[in-house]
Amino acid sequence: MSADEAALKTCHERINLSVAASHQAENGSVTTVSSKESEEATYAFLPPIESTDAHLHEFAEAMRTVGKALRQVAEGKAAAQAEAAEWKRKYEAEKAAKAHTHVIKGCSNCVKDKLEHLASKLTLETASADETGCCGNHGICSRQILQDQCPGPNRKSDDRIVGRKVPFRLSWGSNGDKNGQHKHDFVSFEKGDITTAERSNKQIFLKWDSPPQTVLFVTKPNSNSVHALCSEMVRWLKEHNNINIFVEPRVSKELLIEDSYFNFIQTWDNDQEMKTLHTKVDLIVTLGGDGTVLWAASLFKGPVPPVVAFSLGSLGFMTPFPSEQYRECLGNVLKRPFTITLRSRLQCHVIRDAAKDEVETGEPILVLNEVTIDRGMSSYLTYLECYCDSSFVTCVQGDGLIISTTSGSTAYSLAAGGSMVHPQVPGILFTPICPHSLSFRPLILPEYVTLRVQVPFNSRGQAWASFDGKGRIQLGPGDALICSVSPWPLPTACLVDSTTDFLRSIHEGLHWNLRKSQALDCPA
Ligand SMILES: NC(=O)c1ccc[n+]([C@@H]2O[C@H](COP(=O)([O-])OP(=O)(O)OC[C@H]3O[C@@H](n4cnc5c(N)ncnc54)[C@H](O)[C@@H]3O)[C@@H](O)[C@H]2O)c1
Ligand SMILES: Nc1ncnc2c1ncn2[C@@H]1O[C@H](COP(=O)(O)OP(=O)(O)OP(=O)(O)O)[C@@H](O)[C@H]1O
Repeated sequence: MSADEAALKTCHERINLSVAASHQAENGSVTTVSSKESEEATYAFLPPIESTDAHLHEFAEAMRTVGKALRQVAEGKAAAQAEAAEWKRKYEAEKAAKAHTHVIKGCSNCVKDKLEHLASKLTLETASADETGCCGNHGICSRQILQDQCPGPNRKSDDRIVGRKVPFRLSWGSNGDKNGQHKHDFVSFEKGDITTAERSNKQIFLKWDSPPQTVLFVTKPNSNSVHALCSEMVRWLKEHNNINIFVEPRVSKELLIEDSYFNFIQTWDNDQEMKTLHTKVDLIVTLGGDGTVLWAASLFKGPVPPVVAFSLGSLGFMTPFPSEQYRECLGNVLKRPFTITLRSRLQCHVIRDAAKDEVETGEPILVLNEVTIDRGMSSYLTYLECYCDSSFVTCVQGDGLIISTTSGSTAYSLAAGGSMVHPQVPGILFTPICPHSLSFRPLILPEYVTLRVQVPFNSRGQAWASFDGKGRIQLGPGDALICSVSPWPLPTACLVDSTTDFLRSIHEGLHWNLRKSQALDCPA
């Protein structure tokens, strides 16, 4: 072996070491320093080549280029990870600051109750009421929500209108599984067994502790049939069940113009009053299509009372109740336990580049279907950098991105090629819109992650975010959108149960997998 060949062999070995170092860096354990060092080492081990052989020179040059490229990749990756970690830190700080403000503003009992309410959602088990009328440690009790309405000098005068909403209990149903298997702990340290029996095959039942007293109507505007049905249902609920009725300010005006009989109905005058509505309303009735359910959900920035959605639209994925049978349906829901689907919502924050160093104080925007980031009027591809917690996910180059709940999986995300997901599956859908790449398949991520979508500074165009198809917001270079699952789901009453209703919707609404059956006769 000549001297030059030996030098090149050493150089090759160093390059291999450099590759290994940069792979480590990619795994997050090594910073850019190591790759820089390895690149410098690569140069150090590339002795000046005296041979005049042009191939050897070429090879040495190629090795130097490889070393340099590896360094750039590792540096870029580490910078992105550091930036993502910084965003996450800021987001957590913002959340903590908000929680702190809440503690100062609210009464401490309320905050504690809210935390207990959240914790209780994690330990769902069929439980009977204890002596005090609470559901005990194993149910999901509505009392924690009731105590949002804490006493104090600043309570709204509108508390006079109706009493407190009635308590209810939520419990797991187990589809007739009576063998007690569902009582297993999720992880048993004593026996070392890991079981998922606790989590599967469950329906959630809602049982009123006493009959509901207050119903809020949310109705599709500009529809004579919806208006007529609303006034008929309000009369029926008042006369047969002595129910207090809330309607939106617009509907209140319409009903009062129609007949002074409706003097008893209540409404709200401003956002502040709207914010306390969840403490007074036992049940929400929606009259319209899916858009009306989305609208009803958007009225509540925190807890939402259970929704009974009557179908008066064309598709009605989330509206299982037939409006012609409203007496029977409402009668059942008011008097008997019923199954509900807890539809998760996403809370979204827009963080402007200009406000990067400040703690964001704006209210989150809650969506039931999805948040979409698209190219708006721009004719350029969107260019979006996406992170999941502190990990880089991908860059979206195309028409945009849909971050969807599982309820929204049958809406825009489906049209963009995303999978249909049962609304009780805990996940977040990550669906590109017309990606300019052959391999960008949609993803489903676990519900506990925080997603960040950032418009990079070198993006050619602006991006636009919209929330359940409404409220478009422009995102400029450096701006980011942060999304995570909200602790406040939308509970919707089921006509049969969560799965039956979902399958009925995809069969009847979308004609899913409809195909003529093959004839029996066939070639031998
Ligand atoms: N290409 C598309 O499919 C497309 C484009 C824009 C918006 N959308 C959807 O429209 C929603 C807004 O609905 P809208 O009623 O206010 O607007 P809209 O009146 O334009 O109706 C959109 C259609 O989507 C259906 N829809 C809404 N939510 C659904 C769900 N969860 N599952 C199945 N179908 C659903 C509605 O029934 C309606 O037929 C957005 O959240 C978005 O998901 C879809
Ligand atoms: N109470 C409300 N106030 C204001 N806007 C509403 C209200 N309810 C519904 N909308 C809006 O009206 C539009 C149509 O409503 P919806 O989707 O319920 O009816 P639809 O279009 O007839 O039903 P489908 O979508 O099933 O065909 C939606 O964009 C929705 O946001």
